[in-house]
Amino acid sequence: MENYINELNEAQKAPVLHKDGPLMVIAGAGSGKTRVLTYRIAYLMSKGVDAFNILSLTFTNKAAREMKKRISDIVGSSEAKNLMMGTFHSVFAKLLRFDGDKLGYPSNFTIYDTQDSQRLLSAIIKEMGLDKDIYKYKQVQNRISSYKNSLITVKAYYNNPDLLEADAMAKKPRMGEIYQNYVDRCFKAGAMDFDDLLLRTNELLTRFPEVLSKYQNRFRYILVDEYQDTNHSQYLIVKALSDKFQNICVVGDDAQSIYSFRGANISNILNFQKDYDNVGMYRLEQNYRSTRNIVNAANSIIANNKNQLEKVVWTSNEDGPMIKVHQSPTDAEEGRFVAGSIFEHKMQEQLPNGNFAVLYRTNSQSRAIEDALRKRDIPYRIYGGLSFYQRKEIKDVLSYLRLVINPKDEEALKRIINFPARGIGQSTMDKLTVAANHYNRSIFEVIENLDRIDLKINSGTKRKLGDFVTMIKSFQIMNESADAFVLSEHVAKKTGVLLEFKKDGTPEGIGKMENIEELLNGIKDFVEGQRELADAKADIGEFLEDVALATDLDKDTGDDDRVALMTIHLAKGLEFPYVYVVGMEEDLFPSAMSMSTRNELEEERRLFYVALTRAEKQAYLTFAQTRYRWGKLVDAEPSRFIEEIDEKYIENLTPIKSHRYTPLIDVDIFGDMDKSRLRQIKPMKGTPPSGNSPNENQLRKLRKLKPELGVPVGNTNSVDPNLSEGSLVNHTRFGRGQVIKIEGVGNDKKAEIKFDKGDIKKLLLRFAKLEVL
Ligand SMILES: Nc1ncnc2c1ncn2[C@@H]1O[C@H](COP(=O)(O)OP(=O)(O)OP(=O)(O)O)[C@@H](O)[C@H]1O
Ligand SMILES: [Mg+2]
Repeated sequence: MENYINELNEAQKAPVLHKDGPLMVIAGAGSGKTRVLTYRIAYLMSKGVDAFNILSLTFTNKAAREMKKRISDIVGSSEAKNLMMGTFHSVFAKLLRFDGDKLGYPSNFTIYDTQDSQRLLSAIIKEMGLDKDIYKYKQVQNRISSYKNSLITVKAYYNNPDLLEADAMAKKPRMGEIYQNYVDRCFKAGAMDFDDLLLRTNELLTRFPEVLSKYQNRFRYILVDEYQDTNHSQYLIVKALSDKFQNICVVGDDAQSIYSFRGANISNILNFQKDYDNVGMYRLEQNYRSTRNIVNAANSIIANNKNQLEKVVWTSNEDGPMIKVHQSPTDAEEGRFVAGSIFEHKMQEQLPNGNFAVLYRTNSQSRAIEDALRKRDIPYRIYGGLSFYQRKEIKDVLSYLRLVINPKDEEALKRIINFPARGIGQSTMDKLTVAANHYNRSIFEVIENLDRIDLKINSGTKRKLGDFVTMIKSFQIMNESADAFVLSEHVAKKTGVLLEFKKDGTPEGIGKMENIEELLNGIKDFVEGQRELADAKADIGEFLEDVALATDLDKDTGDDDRVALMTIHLAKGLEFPYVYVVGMEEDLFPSAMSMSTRNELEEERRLFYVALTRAEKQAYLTFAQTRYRWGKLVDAEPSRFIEEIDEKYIENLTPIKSHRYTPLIDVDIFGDMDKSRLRQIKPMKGTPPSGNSPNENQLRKLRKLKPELGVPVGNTNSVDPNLSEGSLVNHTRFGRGQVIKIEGVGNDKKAEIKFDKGDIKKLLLRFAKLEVL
């Protein structure tokens, strides 16, 4: 078992074997920080530390699962099972289920996701009669979120003249009231939003010393990954919990701090040595993830930032190919280039889709990439954006289930009380809401007591409301004995939600029905998973918690092989052999919204550093000369970040001679092609956009005239027509060979060739550089 220690280099061993007490590992990307954390946990356990006494906080639940799996391999799964590992939110949600009652929350509290919070705020703004163009609910939500993450309660808000003045200046003098109403309504609904999970944990630990002491004694060893991105609220929790034993191990990289817009505070890293005594400080310098060209290019970028800790990152990996830069006339062409390039790599090197990731600055960029991948039949998965669980039909079913668990859940109730339609209109809902606010009760409770209040609701509607309550109660009774799957299936049918979409009959409706089936499948999996762990009934409440806190990466079961599409923010900590960073354009990346101060620009640069360092073997940077943004075609300039990379590590793929026809010819990216057609150019700032390359309209015309030109393919190979089974050929890289088989047509025509050197390879003819002998 001790062997696993030898899977570490000397610099990594030191923090893994560090004795008790605080320690911090600050190191660049890919140097093994996460590995150190994982192995340290295994090491602690092998030295007799009880898994129950270890708490590990990660950036995604997926990362936690992977770490747990590795630890299981080392120390055995029965022990590893008892480790508390997960994101801050998921770990502290569990803790609040136990002790939240001290703050007045039911143990079955609902977790409001961002959408729920925004809907509630929007309702409050409306009820208060405020101008929704001034009090924009998304902005209001952001502000409240940042207050909470800085531990500014409503009371603290009113005591802070700066905040009051800032909101008054921003013509939002009633922010405080909105904040108060929002907090009250969440509380009354037995709900916590994401920020509450941290804020209330802090409150619990400060107000109840016995609770603090309980968890201090339980979590004797605390380990935090991606420490550079913890916010103030998270920082305080970690500080409080580790205060007694001081066995705190944090790992991070200031150069990868990319969440300051959500309150992440890099000073948490910088102050660590002040916060604890006798801090063990460790540095890792060797990168194991990426080729030398990638590591060096990344170093050359981050060197442009002024505010950073001194750090060395080197690798003994091979040089690898250059960072490839590609320019397209339009975003659609950029998508086609990326899809084409992935296709070629897959064909030539027989790689699975999971080896590829396309990273972008904003979610909306995914569309062009998706279109192109679909045309090539390359399966992909988008992470982020509107998640599965936020789709309307899924949220409808989940809302019924949420009500079963917590009938006070106002957002759930409002969603489905009249879906499917049962004649309970908006005016009835308005009356119920007013009454609920007046009596300080939930809407559900008001409905339960309709007979006792005079609400001017006619008897027909009263009966319908009564039926609704009876239905939910019948589900609650069923929930006492049935497992989560049986209950959910019953709910989906009995409420009429499934039927509603079935009746609809449109492809859209059918799609929604299928999504609900998919949800039920998911619940079934969950039930079976729970059964393997314990005999206990798989509880729907637990499933709902998983769903509410699932980061998008968590749904990735790894079962199916797909290209990953995600924002750079989400890609933190991950690695892929091939990475395409798309939309490398000024105003997009760096984002136009983040260029007004040096700090903002430096954060964008760190984001770029994160993007590039996800790549193991090969990185592509692509940009378009024109792009559709907000429905308009705009000209774009190459990102300054491309220029910042040391030229030595860059190869420009944009062929100069055929500039005019760039969109029609994909450049060979395997170097088989005649190099004289390429010129190493560094993209110039201010290159006149699409100067002599065709715009979308011209392209469309061209395609009409000559349809085969419009297909985004590589160079049509001139030898192709002469090739037949038995032909003798010469390949620039593989040498002489004989064609044994030809299959496919058009762009997909492939030849199986037995080369004299002994290999048999299947090559895509339009890319293969073959000479017929
Ligand atoms: N000593 C080692 N020997 C072999 N492979 C290693 C070693 N250390 C780390 N690796 C591998 O290098 C890769 C990067 O490691 P890891 O993800 O732990 O780095 P990191 O510092 O956490 O990166 P990031 O900053 O991106 O989060 C992983 O694939 C890991 O398994
Ligand atoms: Mg890591």
